[in-house]
This record gives sequence, C-alpha cells and structure tokens, in this order.
Amino acid sequence: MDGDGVEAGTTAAWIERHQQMYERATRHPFTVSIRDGTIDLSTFKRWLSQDYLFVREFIAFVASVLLKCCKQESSDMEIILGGVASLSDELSWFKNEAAKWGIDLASVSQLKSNTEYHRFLRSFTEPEVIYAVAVTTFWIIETVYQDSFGFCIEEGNKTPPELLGTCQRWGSAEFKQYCQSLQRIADRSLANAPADAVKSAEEAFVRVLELEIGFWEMSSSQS
Ligand SMILES: Cc1ncc(CN)c(N)n1
Repeated sequence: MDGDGVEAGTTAAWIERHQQMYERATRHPFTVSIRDGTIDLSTFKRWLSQDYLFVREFIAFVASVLLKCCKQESSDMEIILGGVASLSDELSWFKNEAAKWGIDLASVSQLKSNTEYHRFLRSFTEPEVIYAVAVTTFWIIETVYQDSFGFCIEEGNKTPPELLGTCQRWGSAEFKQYCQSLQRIADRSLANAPADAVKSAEEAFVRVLELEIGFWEMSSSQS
C-alpha cells in the first residue's frame, strides 16, 4: 500500500513508467498558472467553455463504461453509477459557472484538440472494447484532473479566490477517494484481463495523457 491506502498495482507502475508524460499532463503550465495566480482569465474562460463541451461527450463515454460493467455483472456498478450521477451536477456547475463569467455556452465552437478527444472517447463505445480497457481509461481521465486541480489547492498556492471552486471540484478529498476507487477497479480488472487487453489499456493510458496535454495547450493557445 502507498500512503493513500492504494495498493501498488499495474496502474501505479504505468504512472512511473510514463512519469515524464504524466507530469506534463498534471503539472501543465495552464494549471500551474492557476496555482501561482498568474492565469490569464481569458484562457481560463476558454478552458471552461471547451470543457463544458467535453463533459457532454464524457457522459456518453461513462455511460458506455457502465454498460460494459453491467454486462459482466460486476460489483463495481455502484461506483460507476455514482460517476454517471455526479456528471449531472457537473453539467449544472458548468452552466452556473459560465453564467458567472458571462459565457454564452450555446455559441461556443469546439476547438480541434477537443474534437480529437471526443473521437477517442467515442471509440470506447464499441462493444469490442473490453471493460478492463474502458474502466482504466475512465480512471486516468479523472485522475489527471484530480492531480492537476489538487495541486492548485495544496499548501502554498496563490490560486485566485474566484477559481478556488473550480479547483475544489476536482481537487477535493472526496474526488480523490473516488479516483482511488476507480484505480482499484482498474487494477483488479487488469489483473484478470488477457495480455493484449492490458497492452491496449496501457496504450489508452498514454493516449489520454497526450490528449489531456493537448487540451491544456488548446485552452492556453486556441489551437
Ligand atoms: C479534458 C477533461 N479531462 C478530464 C475531466 C474530468 N472529468 C474533464 N472534465 N475534462
């Protein structure tokens, strides 16, 4: 077990093996600039608008993970169902936050890196993609946000007060526990999965890190 009570497993080994890329995704200049208080607010608003579109697609992805979970009569159902349910709150949160920042969500055009991420998420809805691969992908997507925003509220932060709510949303102890539950599910599923599925899951893990880096870059630069 590590200090957080998570058993060291396959996913922890991948974080170590791909440490550099993991760091690039979770300590990106975008989130680091939130933590050090130098964030340009137009950049933040771009991220918020694009992430709203992302979350709409993410809901379909998480629903597809739930469906795969149900088909194999897994005991993980309640945790994943909780994830689906919390996305309803998340959508409302985005709408409220957008109104606060004067963003008209209906007029936001989706940027390229977001579209690329949507395409990736959609590929998981295929029935051929097995549960272990899908749930591991789900875990790393959530974990990048947890680690990134968790850093923004760790000791020594200079996060602007108006951004603390955003950072709490994914950086809270509760969200961390949820990610740890997903990690345990991913590790257990991978331990029982065939070698080719474990390989696909590791490829998806790396791809998520690339896409998350692309998402932060897009938010910073409109690419
Ligand atoms: C791009 C992205 N990655 C992850 C999350 C966390 N669900 C998110 N909202 N947006």
